[in-house]
Amino acid sequence: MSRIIAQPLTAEAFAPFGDVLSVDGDPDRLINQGLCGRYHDRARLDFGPDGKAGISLFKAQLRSLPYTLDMMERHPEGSQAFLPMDTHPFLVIVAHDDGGKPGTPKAFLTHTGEGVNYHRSVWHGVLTPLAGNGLFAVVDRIGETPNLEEHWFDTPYQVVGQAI
Ligand SMILES: NC(=O)N[C@@H](O)C(=O)O
Ligand code: NI
Repeated sequence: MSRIIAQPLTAEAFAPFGDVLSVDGDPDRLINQGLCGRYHDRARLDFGPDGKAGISLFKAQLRSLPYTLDMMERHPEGSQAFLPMDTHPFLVIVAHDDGGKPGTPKAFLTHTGEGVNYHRSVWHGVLTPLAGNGLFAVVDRIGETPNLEEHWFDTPYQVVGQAI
């Protein structure tokens, strides 16, 4: 199995694939009499002409590293954001498109309290919590179509947390 080493998530490294939701740095504005920092409009949401925005809750089973990546998926009609409802990091796996299938996957570990927003049609692994309660708010497209394309690898990848 080919091995992928998960790297700490950064907005720069993730930019080709989506947005990182983080309270790193100063807020864009202070609100509520200065008692709350607003990190304003930090994700490019996209639900297409026929969809609408939805908020769902996902309760996912915890996984562990090393993690066997045998499938990636994408949503051709909209973006998908995962916002953890606890403070534990989770595993984020993305890939560029390579002729209609995922290229070599890249794996990231989020920092405490970070979320991600996958842009439309970006290949990603399914929600993969590694600790905590596995509870996430998910903002994505609600519509009549499946909006889901899956690719199963002939040979799975092994995602590890560090060089071993
Ligand atoms: N299919 C679904 O709702 N979840 C996946 O899209 C996922 O990214 O976890
Ligand atoms: Ni998805």
